[in-house]
Amino acid sequence: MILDDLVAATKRRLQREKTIISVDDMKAKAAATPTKDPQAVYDRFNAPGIHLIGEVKKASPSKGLIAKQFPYLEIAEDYDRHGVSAISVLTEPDYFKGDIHYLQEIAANVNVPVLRKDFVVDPYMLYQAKAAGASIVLLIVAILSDQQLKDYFKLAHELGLAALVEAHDEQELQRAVNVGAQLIGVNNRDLRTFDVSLNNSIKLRKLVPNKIAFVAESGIHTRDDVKVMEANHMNGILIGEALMTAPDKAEKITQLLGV
Ligand SMILES: O=P(O)(O)OC[C@@H](O)[C@@H](O)c1c[nH]c2ccccc12
Repeated sequence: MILDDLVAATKRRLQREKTIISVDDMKAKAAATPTKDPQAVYDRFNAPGIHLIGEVKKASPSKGLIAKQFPYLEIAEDYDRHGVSAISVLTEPDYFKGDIHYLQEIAANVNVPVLRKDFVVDPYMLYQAKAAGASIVLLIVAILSDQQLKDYFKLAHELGLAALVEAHDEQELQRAVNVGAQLIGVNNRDLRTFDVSLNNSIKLRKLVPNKIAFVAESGIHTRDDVKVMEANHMNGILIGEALMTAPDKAEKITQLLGV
């Protein structure tokens, strides 16, 4: 199963990374980075309207290479100038061709909050995220125990990072709510099978009180898709492929948001 492979690869990568920058040194780097206010992120998504998270993603296990040309900083700056509410940056190197340094550069150059999109399985990754200038981290319920979810959620807030807690089904959603998530993402793509259905986020949105911000993730391509998401009370939409493959990002964002 791909998720197991991703987790295994991430753990191997962390072992290497910790020999380059020790846990204590990474903690110190994080502590030396200005602390942000997670509530500001939550408020942003709770403001009226639908908020777009534009994703910077070179490749994925389901689509292979998405962007042959990958001027990540230009792409992020383009998103930033044209009305995204946050920018998601893939930092997973083996399957998504991401890099934490992309995030670092992007975070230093845009105004909107930046999300670290990775497979968080170790607190070290939260210190790294903070040190790189992220404002939000993704916590994927499917790869965490309840204890880990609780610990990482708490640590994220202690570091000033908001948490986007990702669920895929009803049971995972319940675990996200139980931990106290204020920003929940529901992936329309099943990370086990890669099947995509917009109905997944629509169905699960109904089970979460409207005061908890809810982001529909994956498989959103057109203005009509966005209208359906709006009609179903999504606070946010996370879009990668449709933006990464659009030659004119500004035009695509304008189209998607209908502005
Ligand atoms: O490219 P898409 O279909 O617009 O999807 C973006 C985003 O939702 C997807 O990249 C994603 C959602 N959850 C994830 C977890 C890990 C890696 C990637 C993801």
